[in-house]
Amino acid sequence: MSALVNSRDPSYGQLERVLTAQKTAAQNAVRRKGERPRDLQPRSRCVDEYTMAALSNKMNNMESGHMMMTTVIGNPYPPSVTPLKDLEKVMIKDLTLETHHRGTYLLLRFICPAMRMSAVMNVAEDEAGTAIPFAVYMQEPESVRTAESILKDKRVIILKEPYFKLGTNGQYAVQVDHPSDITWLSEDDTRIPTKWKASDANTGTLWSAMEYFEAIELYSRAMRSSLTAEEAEILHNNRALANLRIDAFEAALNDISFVSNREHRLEKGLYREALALYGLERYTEAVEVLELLVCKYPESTSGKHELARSRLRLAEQETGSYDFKALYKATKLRPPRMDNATYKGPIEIRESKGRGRGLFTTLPVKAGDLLLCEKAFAYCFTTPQEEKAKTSSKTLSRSSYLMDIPHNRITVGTHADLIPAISNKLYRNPSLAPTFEDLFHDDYEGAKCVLIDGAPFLVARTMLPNAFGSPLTSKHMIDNPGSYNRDSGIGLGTLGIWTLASYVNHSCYSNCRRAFIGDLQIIRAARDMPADTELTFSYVTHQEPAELNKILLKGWGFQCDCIICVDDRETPLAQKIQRQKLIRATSGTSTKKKLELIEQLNSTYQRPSTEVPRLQTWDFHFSLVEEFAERSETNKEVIEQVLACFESVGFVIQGARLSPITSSTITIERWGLPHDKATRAWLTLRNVYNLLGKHDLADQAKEFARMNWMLITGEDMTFVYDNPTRT
Ligand SMILES: C[S@@+](CC[C@H](N)C(=O)[O-])C[C@H]1O[C@@H](n2cnc3c(N)ncnc32)[C@H](O)[C@@H]1O
Repeated sequence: MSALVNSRDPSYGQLERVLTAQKTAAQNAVRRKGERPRDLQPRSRCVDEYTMAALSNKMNNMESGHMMMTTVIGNPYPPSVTPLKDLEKVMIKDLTLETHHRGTYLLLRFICPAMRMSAVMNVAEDEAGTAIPFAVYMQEPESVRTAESILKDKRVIILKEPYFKLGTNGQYAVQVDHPSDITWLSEDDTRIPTKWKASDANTGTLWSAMEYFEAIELYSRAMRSSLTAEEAEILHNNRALANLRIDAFEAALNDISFVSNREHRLEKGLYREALALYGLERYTEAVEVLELLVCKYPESTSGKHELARSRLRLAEQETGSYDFKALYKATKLRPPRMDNATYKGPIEIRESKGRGRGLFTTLPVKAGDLLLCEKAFAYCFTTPQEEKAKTSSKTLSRSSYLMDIPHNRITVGTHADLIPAISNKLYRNPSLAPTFEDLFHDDYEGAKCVLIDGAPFLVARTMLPNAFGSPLTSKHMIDNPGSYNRDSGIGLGTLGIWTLASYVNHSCYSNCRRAFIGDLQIIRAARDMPADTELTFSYVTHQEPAELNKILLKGWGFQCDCIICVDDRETPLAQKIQRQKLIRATSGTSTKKKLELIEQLNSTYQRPSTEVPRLQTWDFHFSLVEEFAERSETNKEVIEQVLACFESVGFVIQGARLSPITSSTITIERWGLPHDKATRAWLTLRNVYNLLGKHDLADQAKEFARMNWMLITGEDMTFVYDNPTRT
């Protein structure tokens, strides 16, 4: 799942210093809590300092070509839920430090060009002309909405129950962690003092400039004038389109329902209603609306196109059949968000003893069966290394780190973008809130507040244990191993939330496997399983059990109790040291010596590998497979070593050996751990059988190879079996 930063990360030292500075600042701030500062800067000085900071931010980014985004989460607090009419206006000079000013509000106007750091920033003034730095978190990335369009110069807002903060650099600022605490005043709002009224509002160009947020505001303003029913319908349909463009699907549906009877809606209304339903993944309803549209307006080509698209989604949802060729093609999109539906196979959420809830099979399943193909609920993509290298040097690269002060941990990835992405999605589509809110959130009770307003802190708390890191595609990771490096975090910056996959609990001895194609997560059974089996996969890629458990404890608050971890805890330290020594000794030695070393290595394990898989020994057996395969007279040894690979990870395979009696069927009596290199191992076996004329066995080995490829990439369309040079 998402990656914690470890001491091998090249930025670790710098990040630790930032985390320490943040912690010290938080402690200093606590000491001054409740104090009303007497040294607020004069307006002009405040503006000058902000302008200098904005310039230096820009210069730093330009010089290094790299932007390091750090998002800090402190102790969560709930958003303001008091109606504005019950709040009393205060001025900036009345604010006290580190205080949530419950029961009050500020009327503010921005007075500089906005800038984006971890937050969107500006300087705000009140009616008395007192100015203060202002920061709002949880906003869309710059590519979706510019800082300037959020905290636009001269824009007026009401900030409910403001939070006045002492920053890391000792500067005072008003900080907004819940965007819903802000009431954005449109230019004709009567609450704007006359002296702040803008005189040069230009409304004509906004729509063509695709400023959807402002277009929505303009349409809303126009709706307040007296209109005929026909004009009002047109305005509502137009605002629905602007809402669709910012993914506010529920607001779009509200606009469309201005004409309450669907039968009476205009073509545009029906079309936009269907798009909104599609955006909410309500494909059955989208199909219903589009069937009505094409019946009422048979000449509508876009209606017919959308109907076909929605029917495809419905089929995916119901049958789990996907066009993988089209999926790979779509991964060229940036971000690679797939236009596909989620398929939920024979699985359901149930209680899992000692682990909260988990995902269970409802029917017997076979190895390779598709259990879930889930579209991301939220997804933030990081460009793969080799693509970054190709882009112009003028483009800023970006690393995002999340500093979790209460838990004293740093996480790498696109959290800085994922938190606002989730927050905004929920804010704009509240009906989706329960899906996210129900996810695991530990002892953190505040998650319920998500329902009120998509509160970001609460989102961050729920997001952290549930976010998955993902490659562009799992196949891309196999084909470009250099682009993904767990130690440096390279290539692992893409993060997403998959709300069903999130219910899968961890086990090192996993029974299913996840793969990714863009923002689709594909989970397949890694063994035959009866109904009512709990699905598990590993949250962390291969590590020594002790190291892995440290990560699990820090990131997810539990220790794994699978047989691999239990066995490791029971193994005496001296034996583990001996094991490591032997593992190191095996590289670069002769075949004969390797065989001896492997025998010694195996004697350091207390339980048989069929009971406790030995991931560390796979590679040594596999290196022998390759050495023997080069000498074609050693077919028997190749078969033995391939089988030793599988046995080392827990498989019990019958009928694969050629003596004493040659069988015609390979049976997997017990499934072990899925392994990335297992495809190649099965194909090596297939080649040997073919050389020996055992074509029945060869076909079966090829079939197991296909199955493994499907597990690790999610599909078998790209399975290549003629020249098994790859995994
Ligand atoms: C992503 S959630 C998994 C779903 C979660 N069990 C639920 O009830 O929603 C991760 C959390 O599940 C629990 N968990 C997962 N695997 C576990 C395991 N093997 N043993 C104990 N707890 C586990 C931990 O509390 C962990 O922080």
